[in-house]
Amino acid sequence: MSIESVSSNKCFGGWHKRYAHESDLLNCKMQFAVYLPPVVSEGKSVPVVYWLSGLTCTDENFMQKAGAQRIAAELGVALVAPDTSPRGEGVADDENGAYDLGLGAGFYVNATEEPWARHYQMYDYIVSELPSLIEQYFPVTGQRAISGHSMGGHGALTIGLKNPGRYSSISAFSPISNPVNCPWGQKAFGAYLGDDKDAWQEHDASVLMARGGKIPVLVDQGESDNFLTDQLMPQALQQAAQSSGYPLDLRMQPGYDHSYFFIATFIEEHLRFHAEHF
Ligand SMILES: N[C@@H](CCC(=O)N[C@@H](CSC=O)C(=O)NCC(=O)O)C(=O)O
Repeated sequence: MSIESVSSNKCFGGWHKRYAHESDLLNCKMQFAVYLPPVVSEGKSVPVVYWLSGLTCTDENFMQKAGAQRIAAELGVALVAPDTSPRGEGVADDENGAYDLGLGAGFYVNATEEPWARHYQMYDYIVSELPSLIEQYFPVTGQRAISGHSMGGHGALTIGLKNPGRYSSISAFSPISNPVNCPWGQKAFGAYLGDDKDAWQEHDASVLMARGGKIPVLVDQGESDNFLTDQLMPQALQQAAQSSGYPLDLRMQPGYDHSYFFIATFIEEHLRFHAEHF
């Protein structure tokens, strides 16, 4: 596997870089962004926080809007932001161009249904292909944490909970907490995974958390989020944690909405949380 440099910008003494590569799993060309803190220039290897973005995003939203680089530079942590779906000509999209299915809406699952299955293998891309590339080409220690927002919060929670040996901590902003019971999740899982509801359960953070576990999880949720009641359902995650005794720290944040202004407010606390657990 090879990677091709797209851009490079110095930032807080470190480097924000974008790369393109041919993905064997997704059968298309992908882009990702990486922030390398200043200590990398001194020859040190660093742990990685993987960030999964939400609906409509690319690798750029988080890197441009969250303001995470300053604290990552201080902590000596790399940030990696992948795209949210396969891309390019020939990659299936929603026939009406909807924002919540197809391009920009891969939901971090491996599609089994047509016309999605050939390209929409985002679960395996995040769990295996992308970390393999990162660990081949960048000075990283192999320590990993995972975080994300909304659809990406769902991805961070489900991927982290399903792979306890791969991540030392998990965090999420405004995650889709119970996708089997909300319109975004039902639409995407129905399309990508078909009618087999048992398969859906394996990608639902509340179902997985009810089974127990011990990787530390931090979730922030804005109380003024437009999607709170109909789509995000953090109460399901809280109930699941209570039933299994899971160490979930769910913080309801008064006045905050679903935007990157909310993420920018609390990203420092999330990165410090991950740094404590590496
Ligand atoms: N009007 C919005 C609708 C989609 C949206 O809110 N996207 C969020 C994630 S929602 C759940 O996954 C987002 O992160 N948008 C990008 C951004 O930079 O804010 C829209 O069209 O963006």
